[in-house]
Amino acid sequence: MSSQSLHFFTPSSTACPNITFPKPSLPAPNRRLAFASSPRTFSIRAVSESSDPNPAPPPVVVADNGAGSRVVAAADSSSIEVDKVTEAELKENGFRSSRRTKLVCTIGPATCGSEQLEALAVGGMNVARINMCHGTREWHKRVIERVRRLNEVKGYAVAIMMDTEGSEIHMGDLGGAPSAKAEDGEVWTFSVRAYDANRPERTITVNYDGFAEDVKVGDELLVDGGMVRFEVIEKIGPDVKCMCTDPGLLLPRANLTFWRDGSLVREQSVDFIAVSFVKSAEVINHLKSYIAARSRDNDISVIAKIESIDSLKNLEEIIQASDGAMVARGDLGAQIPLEQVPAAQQRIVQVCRQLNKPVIVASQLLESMIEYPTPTRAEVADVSEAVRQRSDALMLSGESAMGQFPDKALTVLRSVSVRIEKWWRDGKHHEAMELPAVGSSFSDRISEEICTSAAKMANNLEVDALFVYTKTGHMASLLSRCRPDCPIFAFTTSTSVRRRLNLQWGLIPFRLGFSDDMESNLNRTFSLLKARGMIKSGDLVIAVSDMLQSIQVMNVP
Ligand SMILES: Nc1ncnc2c1ncn2[C@@H]1O[C@H](COP(=O)(O)OP(=O)(O)O)[C@@H](O)[C@H]1O
Ligand SMILES: C=C(OP(=O)(O)O)C(=O)O
Ligand SMILES: [K+]
Ligand SMILES: [Mg+2]
Repeated sequence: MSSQSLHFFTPSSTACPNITFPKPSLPAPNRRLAFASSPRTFSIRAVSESSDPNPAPPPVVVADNGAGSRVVAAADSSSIEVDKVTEAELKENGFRSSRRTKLVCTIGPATCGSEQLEALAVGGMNVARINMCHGTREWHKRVIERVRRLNEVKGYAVAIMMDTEGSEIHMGDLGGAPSAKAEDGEVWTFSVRAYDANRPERTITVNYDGFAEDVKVGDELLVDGGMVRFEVIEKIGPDVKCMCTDPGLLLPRANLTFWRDGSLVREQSVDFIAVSFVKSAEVINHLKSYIAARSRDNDISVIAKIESIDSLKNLEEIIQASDGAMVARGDLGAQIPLEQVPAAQQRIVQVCRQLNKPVIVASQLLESMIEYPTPTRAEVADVSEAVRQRSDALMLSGESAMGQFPDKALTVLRSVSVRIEKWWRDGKHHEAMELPAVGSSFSDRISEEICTSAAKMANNLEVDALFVYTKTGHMASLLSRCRPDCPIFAFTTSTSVRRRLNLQWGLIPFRLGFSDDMESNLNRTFSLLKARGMIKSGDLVIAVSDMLQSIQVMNVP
């Protein structure tokens, strides 16, 4: 294989918590710069052998869920999984013109059937969003099952996002008290009744009339994303008796969500949870620890919806705590003057990029297409602006949920994205944005530097694709953050990581069993992708990996 590589051999971050490497005092024989040059190979190595406590283990593959490096088997050389639609798009248009901006579609009555879902998948939907404000729990479950089935049977990789009720269901004002303490094992009544002055003790009013009908005994009730938790134990007319299972402080008008059998979390049936009306990082932190306790592989990403004045005030800390954010312009535009929404959008997109979190621009992108088959010029300009800002994803709401032209709306997002992305590349509008360091450990910092350098090299050398081998997806997101000119093929061992990478700009996620031996990974990937007609001999590729911190430049043999 013709290959040029730059390797960084470093101690693990735990062995080296402070920035102490490379040690200037290391004796000369331990640091080696090796240049091995032949007509088609060239490699640079900076090796510190004695300080490497983790010599490369023999090649192994981790389990499908990717958590905890469980060794299962030698590499299955026959399998590589990629979304069928992306594969077709790549073959048809070539690497360069493949779409980088991801598309989220809200599913509703117009698109909940299997055929309609498939049409959206074929049209480029990367993530299906279900808004829990609408439809019943049964309906949500059916839609999730249909999407999962389509993925399995037809080879799509559509991720699922549950968007929680936020504005809709919240507690009342606690009769004027600034807060109330709920203790473990206490039984509280959640009621839709309106009380005057004599509200019984341990009674919480709920603003949503359908509350008592919708909840079921056994459901779990989360206050403000899990600050306090209750279990529903009995329903008596408009009153719902709940036992506190996780004590804490109840605040007036706190947001309420309920989980049936913890199913959304435990069955791992969703990839993203979008949290409405996030006020502070605390809500996100609580939900994340709730997920960590429930979900086997901790594999649900939490997206903060920025749609209130509070969320703008605490923007940096909220985004830092979250796995991504949504510019929820619908409610945001009702909370701040409309003319301030564009500046807020720009700021949110920028902060997300700096903190390396994916960002979705949402609401009214193509509102007129709910009724008409073509968008207004102003809508096209709005979509273009979101793509020009280099947001990760665009979202359809009513256009796909209940509009008359969901597929046409998706086509507009797709074609505008591709057009503006090309304009950006052709015009060499190179990044003006400073990308500060995001990691705290030295190992993280090396990963960031590798990705920044690899992306820059990819632009300068005009390579065809960046390859990244990543178990957690982190290295892939660091590359995506650089917004390189070429697409990024992200290979991961986990199907859930693969689905979640669907939300990030420029990533083409593949599921592939791989080892810690990059040479064999690359050879295997080349032969599998060549066999599928996705790459060809002579294509120029830059590969990075999070197992072996290295950059390799090579032509596909
Ligand atoms: N599951 C659903 N069932 C029925 N209608 C839906 C559903 N999801 C979305 N819709 C319709 O699409 C519109 C736009 O969706 P969305 O923006 O998610 O909600 P909202 O308007 O409440 O903010 C909703 O107002 C509603 O009319
Ligand atoms: C996406 C939004 O949230 P929802 O549709 O849940 O109101 C919004 O407000 O723009
Ligand atoms: K919602
Ligand atoms: Mg909203």
